[in-house]
Amino acid sequence: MSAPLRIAVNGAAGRMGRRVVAGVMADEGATLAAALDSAGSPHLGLDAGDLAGVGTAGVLISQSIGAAKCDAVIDFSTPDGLMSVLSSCVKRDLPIAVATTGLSESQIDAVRTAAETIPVVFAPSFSTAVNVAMRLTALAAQALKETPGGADVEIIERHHRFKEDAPSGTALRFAEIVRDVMGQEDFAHGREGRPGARPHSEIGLHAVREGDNVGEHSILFGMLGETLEIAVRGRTRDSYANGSIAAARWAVGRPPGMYGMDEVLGLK
Ligand SMILES: NC(=O)C1=CN([C@@H]2O[C@H](COP(=O)(O)OP(=O)(O)OC[C@H]3O[C@@H](n4cnc5c(N)ncnc54)[C@H](OP(=O)(O)O)[C@@H]3O)[C@@H](O)[C@H]2O)C=CC1
Ligand SMILES: O=C(O)C1=N[C@H](C(=O)O)C[C@H](O)C1
Repeated sequence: MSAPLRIAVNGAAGRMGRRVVAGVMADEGATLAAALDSAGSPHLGLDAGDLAGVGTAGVLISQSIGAAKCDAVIDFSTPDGLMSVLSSCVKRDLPIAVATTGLSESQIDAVRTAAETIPVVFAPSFSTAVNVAMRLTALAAQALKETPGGADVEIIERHHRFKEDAPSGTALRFAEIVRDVMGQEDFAHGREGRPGARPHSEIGLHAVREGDNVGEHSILFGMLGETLEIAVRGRTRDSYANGSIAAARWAVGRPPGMYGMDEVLGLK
């Protein structure tokens, strides 16, 4: 039997980080190597497993990865948190699964640069269902590209009230997938006033924030007479957490590069 995979979690005190800590502790083939959070976190010094509600891990929440013995990093933090752990990964030659969304163009460039020297799995959603829905969306876009009368694409995402970025990284990825096939020029973020008749040349994006919703996405292809809707609904955060652990495991030993969840899941 091979040695357990030593995983460091960045953003370990957050909503997702706690579920990743729980997932690693429940995984017989993995062990928690480090649990990192922000310099100002009130959780620094607490046991990561106790904080996640799954029993003592023997790993305290700390500010940096330091010299912790580690095989891979999983990041569910903030754009700044990602930038900081990314440079540690490059220095230490560690693969990373990047989950954080809401990155600026320059931060995405920094991820691409890191991927020149380490394996990076970069996915706005580590959920299996979402990644399968992405393939279905590409198929639908191709099939409806030339449909008589045209197809209007609208993307609706629903998330919890605490989410800081909008639209979700996943909704943006769905929009890019459609645009790359159908060629729309604009993304319309919500509508108000009197925007006039809807042109086919835009994709509508709508961000709903409500309660504790862990994430839902609907992609509508509206035609004259019928609508195709592809919908995917998360029920717990564990779908994302478990996907990120699978991605970290998959990344270990790969050559440097920018990989996606479709490669991890064998969808590509
Ligand atoms: N790709 C995917 O499958 C998914 C991606 N996400 C994304 O993951 C990210 C985190 O989501 P969520 O867990 O809900 O958010 P939370 O706000 O609950 O957690 C983020 C954590 O990161 C910490 N943090 C802030 N700054 C740093 C830093 N410099 N270094 C290390 N840690 C830091 C925060 O600490 P503090 O509170 O002290 O600031 C907090 O504990 C979001 O971008 C979200 O969109 C979420 C779910 C699925
Ligand atoms: O913040 C969240 O919760 C989520 N964020 C990701 C995104 O922005 O796409 C993925 C998931 O939908 C949950």
